[in-house]
Parts: sequence; structure tokens; C-alpha cells
Amino acid sequence: MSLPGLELAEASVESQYAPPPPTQINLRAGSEWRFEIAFGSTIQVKLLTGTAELFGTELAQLQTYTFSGTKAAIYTWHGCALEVNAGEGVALPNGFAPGGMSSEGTSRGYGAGGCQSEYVAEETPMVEYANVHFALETMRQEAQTEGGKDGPRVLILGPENAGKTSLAKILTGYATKVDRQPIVVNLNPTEGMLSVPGTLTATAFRSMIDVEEGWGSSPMSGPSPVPVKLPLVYFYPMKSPLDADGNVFKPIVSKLAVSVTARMAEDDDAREAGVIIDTPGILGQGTPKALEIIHHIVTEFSGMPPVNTRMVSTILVLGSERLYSTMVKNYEQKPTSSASAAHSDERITVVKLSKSGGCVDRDEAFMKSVNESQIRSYFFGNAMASATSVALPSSSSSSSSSSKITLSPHTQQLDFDSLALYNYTAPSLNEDEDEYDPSTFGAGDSSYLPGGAGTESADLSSQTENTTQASSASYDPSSFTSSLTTSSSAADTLLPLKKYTSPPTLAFANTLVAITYVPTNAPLEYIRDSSIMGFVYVADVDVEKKKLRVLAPVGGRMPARALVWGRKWPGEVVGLVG
Ligand SMILES: Nc1ncnc2c1ncn2[C@@H]1O[C@H](COP(=O)(O)OP(=O)(O)OP(=O)(O)O)[C@@H](O)[C@H]1O
Repeated sequence: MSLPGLELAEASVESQYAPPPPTQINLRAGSEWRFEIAFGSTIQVKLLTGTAELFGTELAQLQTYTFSGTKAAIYTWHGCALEVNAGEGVALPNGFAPGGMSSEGTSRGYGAGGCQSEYVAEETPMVEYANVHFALETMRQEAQTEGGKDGPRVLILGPENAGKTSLAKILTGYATKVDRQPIVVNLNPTEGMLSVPGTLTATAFRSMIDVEEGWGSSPMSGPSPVPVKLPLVYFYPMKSPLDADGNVFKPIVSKLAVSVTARMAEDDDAREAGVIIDTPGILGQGTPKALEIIHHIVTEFSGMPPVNTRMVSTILVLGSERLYSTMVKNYEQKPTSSASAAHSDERITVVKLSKSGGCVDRDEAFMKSVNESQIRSYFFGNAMASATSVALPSSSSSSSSSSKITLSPHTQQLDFDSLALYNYTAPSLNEDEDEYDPSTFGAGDSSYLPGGAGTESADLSSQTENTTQASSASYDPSSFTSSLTTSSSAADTLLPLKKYTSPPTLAFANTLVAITYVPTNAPLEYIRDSSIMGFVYVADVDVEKKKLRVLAPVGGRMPARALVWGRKWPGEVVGLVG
């Protein structure tokens, strides 16, 4: 419409939000394009010519990759040209992008494609990281040729945002590229790997990592175009490994270590490729408590460790001289306890690595968005628009990428009184509230006596990689094999885990509940140590009728198993179900 007299056209709403034009970025050999795109916006990146990789995973030429809520870098060894386009805004059910930003373009920045920040960096530590990969490859080749020898067991340590997870991805990406099948262990509860936050996981990586989704996702239902990686999952509903004085974290690490060792013992490919362990930044602070936990990880990662032996063969320290020197003092050239150590005299090596200048600090709001998006994709898949399907069934997906997976979670009503819910009550490190009274836990509570039924059935050795769909039979209680033989031990008395016996409250709304593999009345330590079948999300609480409306990744009856409430962590996630 023309404005009378001035002959000026009124700017249309569309032109106010006109996407920036495509940008071509030419990268010289050995440089990388670093970018930050907010939640609520997307960019599309295409490799036009040359070769490029994102944290060790190669990009295919002319394929469109879509990124949202990502801070990352695309690196090239030999030079390349990229095309960057603005993607569509991501509409979410409540009209807000995770973290509270409006999805209507306010999260767009002024960089190429609407990036909040983007630039080319010529200096990167990629040569150092590639050298680590080649050194690990040499150890793998030795493991292959000298029968019975284990491949490298790598522990990555460093302060927060030092690039530990990125390095783990790079080393995993390079290993899978040369047909290795490393086991990747995530000991960082603040961010999930192929699972929700608050989980400690181990996954055998046999195929490449998803470029768009970080580690990728592990759909419980629905078809997947790429092989699905099924992690072995333990629930650790606390933010720091130091919470509860390490009394919850350490035993779970031991359980994971047993599973990993068992897998390595029976699978030659896994034994040769070895293990890559990512850790939380708080351990990088090098406090006495953190060092105690590091020592536990180093020693425990060998199924049945003899006293004072070590499983980890290589410690990589990123971005902290102080931690590096402590690690050298404590572990350099100390013998490992690996099966092969006896005849090869294997010793621990500590390596210092540079932190990439691209590592960005992620503030609390961004991490909240990352966590919400991990939980959302657990239930709805990784096509962001699919999150609208519960609230707005008619909305169509705007996703253009073929690797997007849309899942169909189910909602159901549960009787609160029929559930065996447990809750960790230890205060977290930076919390005043103290519900933790050791005298009230475990001892003398007959409901914690063994139920005589099964214990956990999932272990890494039964983990499979499936090209169609992860079986919904993961909810099948008939898969329990062994029986509990011990009674509640003294360890229960130290464990800040308590059966929830009060009436339901609104605090349950918008939180996650983990379904363990153990019976409803299993001893507390069995509940802590059980791997997890899956999670449900509490959408609604009817306090009067004592009902919970929950969202589950697959349909069917809720299994009669002990449930653990993720009240404190991952905590409340609002707006998953409209
Ligand atoms: N070279 C790079 N260019 C751009 N961004 C990067 C680069 N390396 C890492 N990042 C980003 O910096 C952030 C921190 O990196 P990363 O998650 O690897 O650190 P971390 O040490 O594992 O952190 P935490 O202690 O929280 O686990 C991430 O968002 C990551 O994608």
C-alpha cells in the first residue's frame, strides 16, 4: 500500500524479517569457521567444495545441514567453501524458544545466516588433537596384533567449557572413520549423551556421529535413517559428582566400569578400540574431593579392580596446567591394571593439550535450553517442530533435513499410590535446603528388604545397534534374569535415597521420572545401581484424585519397577506438553 503524498510503500512484515542473503565462506587449509546460532533460529550450512568436518565428523558435499541452538566450528584440513543460509525460526508450542526467547526472530543475530557470532579462525589445536588420535591408533593396532592386549582407555579432564566433550567427539569421529568401535562413556550429568541430562552413559559407537545433533539421539520409537546407538543408561539426578559426598556418583561409575569391562572382554572390536571417557568440568577444579573422584574413575575402570591398580591408560588434560601437574604427580608412568598389563608392563601416560580458542562459555540460560532440548528430543525426536504435535496436532514439520526423526510419545494416567517412587534427598553443593538426615535412611525399613525378583538386566554387552527401531520391549519386565540374594546392606544407611511416601504434590509436575530395572521394593543400593529402562515426563498432577498424567516414549502399561524422581536434576522442564 502506498502512503498518500509520499509515494512510499509501507514495509511489509515479511520484509522487516527478510532473511539475510546466502553467504559463501572460503576456508583455507587448517582453519575453521566458528559459529553460534541461538535457540529459536536455524541456519543451513552446505559444503560446496573441498572437505570439512564438524568436531571430527565429515560433512557430505552439497548436503544441507541445519543447526539451531549450537556453538560449534567447521574445520577443514585441505580448504573448502561453505554456503550459509538463514533457516526458518523454530516455532515451539508455547510460542517461545527454549530459554524463553521469542521464536519470531528476536534470537537472530547479524552474522551470516542470522548467526549471533561467526568468524574464521586460523589458529586451532586440531593438529595436536589429530596427533592424539594417531597415538591412540598405534595403541589400537598393538591391541590388534598382540592378542589379549587392551586398546587405549582415555580419560579426558579439564575445567568447564575447556572443550572436553568436543575433543571426545573428535576422537570418536576419527576412530569410527577408520572403522573402530570405541566405547564412549559420559560421566557428565549436566549434559546427556544420547540421553537426557542427569544420566551417566556408555555407548559403543560403530557408526558416525550425527553432525547436526551433537552426539545424536537415541529414539525409543519410530524409524531412523541412520543406525541408532543405544546407550547403557544410569540415572544420576544430581548436577555435580560431588553431591551426596560422591556416595551416589562413585558406585554408579563402578557399575558402568563393570559393564564396559565386560563388553571389552567379549567383543574384540570394542577391546581393540578402547574407551573414551568424558568428565564434568567440576572435576577439573582439582579440589581434594574432585581428585578423590578422579582417582575412583581411574582405578574403577577395570571390572574387579585389585586394590591400588589402574585401568585408565591415557589421561588427557585440557586447559589447566595445575591439573596437568597434579595428574602427572599422581599417575604418570604408574602401571595400569588392564588385563594386558601383566605381560606388557603398560603404564599410564598423562598428556597436556591446548584448549581451543573457540571454546565458549555457555551461560545458565543457554545450558537450560540445551537441557530442555535434549529432553524434548528424547520424547518427540529431533525434528523441532514435532514438539508441537501434542499441543497442535495439525502443525506440519518445517524440517528439511532427512535425518530428522519425529517420535510419537503416549500420554497416560497413573494412580500415584500404585507407584514405587524414590527420591534423592542429599542437598546439592550450592543449596541451603537440607533434607538429608542420614539417620532416617534405609536402616530398619522393612519395605527395602529384597523382593526376591530380578535385578537389572541391561548391560553394555546386550547393547545393540539397530537400523530400524529400538524395541519397545525395553519395557518388558520378563527380561529380568538374575535374582537378588543379598539384603539391605550397611551402605543403604549412607545413601540419601528415600521412598516417597507422602501424597503427591504439584512439585511432580513437569519433572522426569526414571524407570529402573529393579522391583518396587528392592534395596536402596540396587535402585541406585540399576540401569534405566526409560523415562516418563509428568505433565500434570491431580493432587486431589492422586493421579499423574505422564508422557512416555512408548505406549503400554507402566512397568511395576522402582521409579526414581529427577526432582532436583534435571528438575522442572516447562511446556513439553501443551
Ligand atoms: N573450536 C571451537 N569453535 C567453536 N566452538 C567450540 C569449539 N570448541 C568447542 N566449542 C564449543 O564450546 C562449548 C564448550 O565446549 P565443550 O562442551 O566441548 O566443553 P566441555 O569442557 O566439555 O564443557 P563442560 O565442562 O561444560 O562439559 C560448546 O558449546 C562447544 O560446542
